[in-house]
Amino acid sequence: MSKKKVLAALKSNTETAEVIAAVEDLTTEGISEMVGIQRNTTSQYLNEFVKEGVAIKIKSRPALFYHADIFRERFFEPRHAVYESFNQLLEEKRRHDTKNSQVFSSVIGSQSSLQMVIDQIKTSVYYPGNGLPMMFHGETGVGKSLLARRAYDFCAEQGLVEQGAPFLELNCAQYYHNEELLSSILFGYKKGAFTGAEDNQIGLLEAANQGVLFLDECHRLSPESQEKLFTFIDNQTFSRMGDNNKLRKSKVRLIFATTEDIQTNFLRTFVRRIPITINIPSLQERTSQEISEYIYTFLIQESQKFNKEIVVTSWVMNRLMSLSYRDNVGELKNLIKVICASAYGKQNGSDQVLISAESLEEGLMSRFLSLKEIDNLEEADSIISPASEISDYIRSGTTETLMINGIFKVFNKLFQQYHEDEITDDYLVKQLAREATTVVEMLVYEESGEKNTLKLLRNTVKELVNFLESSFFIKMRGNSIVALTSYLYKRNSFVFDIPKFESKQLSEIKAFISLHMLMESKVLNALLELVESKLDVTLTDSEKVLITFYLKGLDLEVRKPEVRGVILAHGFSTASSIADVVNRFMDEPLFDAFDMPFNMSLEKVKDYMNHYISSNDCSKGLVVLVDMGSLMFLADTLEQLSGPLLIMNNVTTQQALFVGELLKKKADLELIGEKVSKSMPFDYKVTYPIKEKEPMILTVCQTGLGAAQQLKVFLQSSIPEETGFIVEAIDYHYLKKYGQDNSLFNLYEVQGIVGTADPEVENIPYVALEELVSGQGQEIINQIFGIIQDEKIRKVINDNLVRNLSIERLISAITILDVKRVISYIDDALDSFERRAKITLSNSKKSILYVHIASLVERLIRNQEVDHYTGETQPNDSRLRQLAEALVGVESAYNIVISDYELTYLYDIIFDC
Ligand SMILES: Nc1ncnc2c1ncn2[C@@H]1O[C@H](COP(=O)(O)OP(=O)(O)OP(=O)(O)O)[C@@H](O)[C@H]1O
Repeated sequence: MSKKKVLAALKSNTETAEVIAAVEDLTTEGISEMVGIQRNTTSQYLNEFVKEGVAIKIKSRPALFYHADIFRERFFEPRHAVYESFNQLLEEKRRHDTKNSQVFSSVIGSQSSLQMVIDQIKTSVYYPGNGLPMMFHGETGVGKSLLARRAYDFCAEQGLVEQGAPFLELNCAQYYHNEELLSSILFGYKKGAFTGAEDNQIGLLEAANQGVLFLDECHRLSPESQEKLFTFIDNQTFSRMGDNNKLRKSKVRLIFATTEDIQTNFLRTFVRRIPITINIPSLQERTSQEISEYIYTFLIQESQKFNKEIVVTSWVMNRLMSLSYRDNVGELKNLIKVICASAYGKQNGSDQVLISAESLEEGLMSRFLSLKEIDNLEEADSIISPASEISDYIRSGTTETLMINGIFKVFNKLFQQYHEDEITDDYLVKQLAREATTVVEMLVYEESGEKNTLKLLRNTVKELVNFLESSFFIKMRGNSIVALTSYLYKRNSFVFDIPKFESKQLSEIKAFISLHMLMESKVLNALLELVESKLDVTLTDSEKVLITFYLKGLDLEVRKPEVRGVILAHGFSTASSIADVVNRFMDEPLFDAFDMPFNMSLEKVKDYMNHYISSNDCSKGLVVLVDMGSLMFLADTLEQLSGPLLIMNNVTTQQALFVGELLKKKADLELIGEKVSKSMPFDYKVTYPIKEKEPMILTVCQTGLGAAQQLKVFLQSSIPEETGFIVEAIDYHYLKKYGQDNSLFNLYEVQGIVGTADPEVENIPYVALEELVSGQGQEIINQIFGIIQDEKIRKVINDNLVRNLSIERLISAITILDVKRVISYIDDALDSFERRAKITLSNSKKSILYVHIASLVERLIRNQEVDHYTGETQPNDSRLRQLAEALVGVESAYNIVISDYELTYLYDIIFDC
């Protein structure tokens, strides 16, 4: 009882402590007095709490105690349970606070387009040991040098290098024509190493010891210098020129920068040593908000220089915003300097510097005039004074940002309640799904004016969603497409800042999702994969959480193949309202609705229904209730029908309720028609599919739908149209789980599955993609295209496949990897294996291995490891070891670990087990 009192006091005192400070309330004395329990007993309890992890202790004099959870919540995550001094705790706090460091805040774009860049920098410098060498890649003037300097400042601020540690910079291009000089500057030299080397001289590598060395334009490094540098990266040793026998050591963090293509301008061995390439976007890729931030920042700097107000007319400002800057930020900055300097020179005596069309130099004027049509961004002149701040010009904290921040807070709160068992998982899912739906849909309504890019984006998303609906057998509400599009558009235009979950919490939420919302997360991953490949949008993990809950709110629901109902009626929402009433009343989603505009043509209605049938499983039957007799024509025109169809006209709510009731009872369609028309005056018609099922090949890919879709394109272009074969891509995991239990198998005669992994569908032959390029093609073609009688056509298919499926094309179809790069690593690995195992692999075997290893690398990068082995062989140990050794290069190049399962799998391929 008294222990509880001490705990309660500790908790409330930690809650009320204003800041982390040595206050009486947190000492044994203070707490003992507060709860009226002897000092000794209080001290004993407090120390027990520390052992149990409930409290943290600071061994100051007197000792202080905090309630651990409250401390964590209010201040930061403490790394220890006991601190030797108050200073130790404060030091940790300082480090924590500076994690959200100010160093990058002056870098424009740090909260938007450079956010990822800055995250990457932080990740590299924090890497245990001495950080990871990083390579900035980007056009001239994008800010590489600035970021290198900031990376150093960050290291110093975070205590990763000492205050005052060296930051040295070398522009390798300056010494391009004098390799020897460059090398001597970098590594130093020994007296007499070359003519003119009169003394021993240390190089930059030594001079930068304990600090940072930034090598700009590093593509100008000679191959020898690159070799010396990669030895240095490997073991921190190097030797001065002319002093090769003496190895020297230095501890330097290396930052490289280049404007050139990394794969083609460096030794491969060198590039491998630099695991982090940081791509810095060009000015053209930044948002207009960011560009205006640059402009105003540079104008403020100029105004401070002259100590005068600068007035920029809207005509000039709009053009500054719209010009294209080949040399990026650097050019923009210079241009502003030049414009200001020239205006200042002309108007020296006045209080203000006016920048207008008249004040521009002639050369500039023609550049400005070349922009004839531009959107009017600014309407009024801008006045910039030395005391101006960027926030005077740039809005921040948009409504969208506030909304998004709000929902992240709700997530945090509800998950905390969940962990404390205050709410159930069901309640959590429901609440968060509702919140996520509200926020994502609110973003739509915030949209003003329809932009073309948005329209385009929406069409693409719509296409992707249609594709997903038929691949996963789900249904997404129409407005979800609008909402998702708007979200993707706005997040990519940096309309709102996207908060992030803290990493521990993120992994907890992800674990929760994989347990409770697997379906939604699968659909989202598939959608994103397609979105990424088509639209170049990449969501953060935290956003994925938000959108997964949004999808949950949509109630995607996998529909079992039951008889389905559709209501077709003219009017803004007639069909939807009837369907809504019936579905609610029957407590089951029996009817889908299609609200048709009054002027909709019969042809369009037919298209809609055909699409509906192809994306929903209607094999058990379909009931269509229409509002006009003329629509009864549908009965004879729906092409893809796979089950019986009942059409009734003059739909009313009452009729739909009656039909719904019978559907619920699983009544036969003929019976439904008969019964309903007996008691109500409606026409009805039942038809049955007459079409023969067309043959189909399915494509699958373990790494995702995008790859399967690519494969589909390849196959489709290899199969002559007259064969009537249809190729369809389908989600691998879905197929593996549901097998033949989906509508494609009802609608088509599936002849075979081609892909990168066998989904094991009973009675359907599977062909591994690698086999198609292995030279044993004809045999396989005969197997899956057996129904084609004409041998010549089968041969054409084989020839087409051989022509279309080159290894490069295959790899680029099934992976995101850089094809040339992955092939060269695989080349090395196979060579090395042949040498070690003293065997020669046949060409066909090699082609199988190229494709297999490439998709293996991709799977591992995406963390989709195969974790069980179903083969029966016991591989020869030494060969397996040789194989593992041969693959080390691939592992280190892609930072992956190839498991024993995967190795055994490869072994089976090599030795035909
Ligand atoms: N994000 C930014 N915020 C503020 N200033 C920037 C930013 N990016 C670049 N600048 C400024 O633009 C100018 C050019 O940047 P910087 O020299 O870093 O580019 P760079 O990529 O190293 O160019 P180069 O390839 O020519 O060496 C510098 O004056 C820099 O301070």
